[in-house]
Amino acid sequence: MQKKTDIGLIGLAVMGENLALNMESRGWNVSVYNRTVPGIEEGVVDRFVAGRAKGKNIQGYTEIADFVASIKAPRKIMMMVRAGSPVDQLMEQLFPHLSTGDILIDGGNSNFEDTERRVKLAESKGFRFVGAGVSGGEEGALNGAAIMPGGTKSAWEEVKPVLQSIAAKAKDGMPCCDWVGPGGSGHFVKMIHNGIEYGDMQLISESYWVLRNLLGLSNEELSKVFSKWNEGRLSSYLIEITANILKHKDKDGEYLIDKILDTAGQKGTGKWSVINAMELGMPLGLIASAVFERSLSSNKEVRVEASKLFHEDKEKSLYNKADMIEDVESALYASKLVSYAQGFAVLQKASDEFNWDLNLASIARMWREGCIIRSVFLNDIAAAFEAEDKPKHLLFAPYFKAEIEQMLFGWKHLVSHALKEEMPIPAFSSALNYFYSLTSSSLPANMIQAQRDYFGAHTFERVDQPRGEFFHENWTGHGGDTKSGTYNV
Ligand SMILES: NC(=O)C1=CN([C@@H]2O[C@H](COP(=O)(O)OP(=O)(O)OC[C@H]3O[C@@H](n4cnc5c(N)ncnc54)[C@H](OP(=O)(O)O)[C@@H]3O)[C@@H](O)[C@H]2O)C=CC1
Ligand SMILES: O=C(CO)[C@H](O)[C@H](O)COP(=O)(O)O
Repeated sequence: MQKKTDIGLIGLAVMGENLALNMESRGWNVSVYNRTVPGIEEGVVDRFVAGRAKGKNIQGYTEIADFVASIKAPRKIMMMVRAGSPVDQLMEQLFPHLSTGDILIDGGNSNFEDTERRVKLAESKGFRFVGAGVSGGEEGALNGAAIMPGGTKSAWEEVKPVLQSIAAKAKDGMPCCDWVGPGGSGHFVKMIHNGIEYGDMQLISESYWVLRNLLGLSNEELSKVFSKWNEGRLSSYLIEITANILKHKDKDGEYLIDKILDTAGQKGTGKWSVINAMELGMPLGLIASAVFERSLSSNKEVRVEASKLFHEDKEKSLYNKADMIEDVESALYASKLVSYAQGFAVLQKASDEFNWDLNLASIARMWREGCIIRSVFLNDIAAAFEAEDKPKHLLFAPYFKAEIEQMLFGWKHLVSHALKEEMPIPAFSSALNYFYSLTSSSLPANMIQAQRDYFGAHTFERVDQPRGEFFHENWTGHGGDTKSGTYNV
């Protein structure tokens, strides 16, 4: 009879395998399970147990009943499988073998609404459910990830020792894992993390493209620029790997980046971020432009055709190298700031709407290490949200206000030069437009209101009357007095 293990892990793909090894390396005994699909998916558990897990305190199972029985009660079982219906299927398979109080942890990139539903379902059966967003890719899973758990609160004290032990540690020693809130809040926070990841990646790509095409920098020179940026205020994992990618050579000695097809994939979390921001009535324009740009990039055939129809060969202006590099750095930093401000504002709105009581400073702290968007800049964000006078908007925090003021000149310059040269910079320009709109006490929305009222009697508020009073004008002289209902969705 084998000793009961501390935790079970289901799903031995890239994330699951590495998380199991990470748990074991922190002193936990782990049971692992992967499904067997005859003729398609066989021998996954055996290969892992005889390979990377050999000699370690990891027990492999191919029968779900044996797997569940091998874990100490109340059981902690982490699922690291493809998001969507596989999680529901697995839960149905697990339920008959669980005991009251057992805890299921979903570490995949599940949609937060699915998690809300699963928390209720598991609780209705006497079990507990934690939706824990995990970020850090393969390396983070093995050496320390950022983990964002939410769901059944009573499960936290029991899963905390394991989850915090496998989480990355910030420079001040804090684990990048803390309780987020009830229901699907952990997966909502992970979703916004991924949306921000999309935004950061798009901004970095635009920086690379502008420097490559307007200044003609070589891959080696570009790599040096990114390495230098990584020593300053932009220091982050994504900037660091960009510097490495740019100098990476293929087997034939050529730069690999030049051989990668320019069509970006996406697995859904960026799109969900935008859909949910829209549902909450919140602007998330930078991430939306990053999602749409991935979609446009994937339509390569149309782009190739359009490029032949519309682009003429023309002379490019000459730019001062040092100045333009500095402008791109300003645009990148300021736009990134806008993206985080938008993302955190969506988190705050979701927190209010769903009664999650999210702690924005704690979320920023959790993202400082382990995850894909880790950066030094998250310390400044945490500090801004922790200030006694908590800012209404991240850009109102005195530190960031001063930063934006310093960056604005270069940011504007870069956007205008790049657009003049017909360089696509959707994220840089979206951020700048957002900044201009945000900082405009007057916008042309009066015209939109007038048009809505003109054609559909949708009513408007007036500058010379108290807020909340709605008026309708008989614009044509032959319209009626009947108004459309005044509501916003
Ligand atoms: N890769 C990454 O960098 C990150 C991934 N994630 C998330 O972690 C989860 C795992 O990701 P990853 O390791 O990349 O692998 P995948 O997303 O490719 O998921 C593969 C795993 O899911 C299992 N699976 C698929 N369908 C079913 C099913 N119907 N029933 C049971 N198991 C099933 C697979 O089993 P089988 O081997 O039998 O096919 C395999 O173990 C996903 O939700 C992903 O979004 C989170 C952070 C980072
Ligand atoms: O969760 C992650 C990191 O935090 C994944 O790497 C992310 O899902 C990748 O997303 P996409 O495939 O949509 O670019």
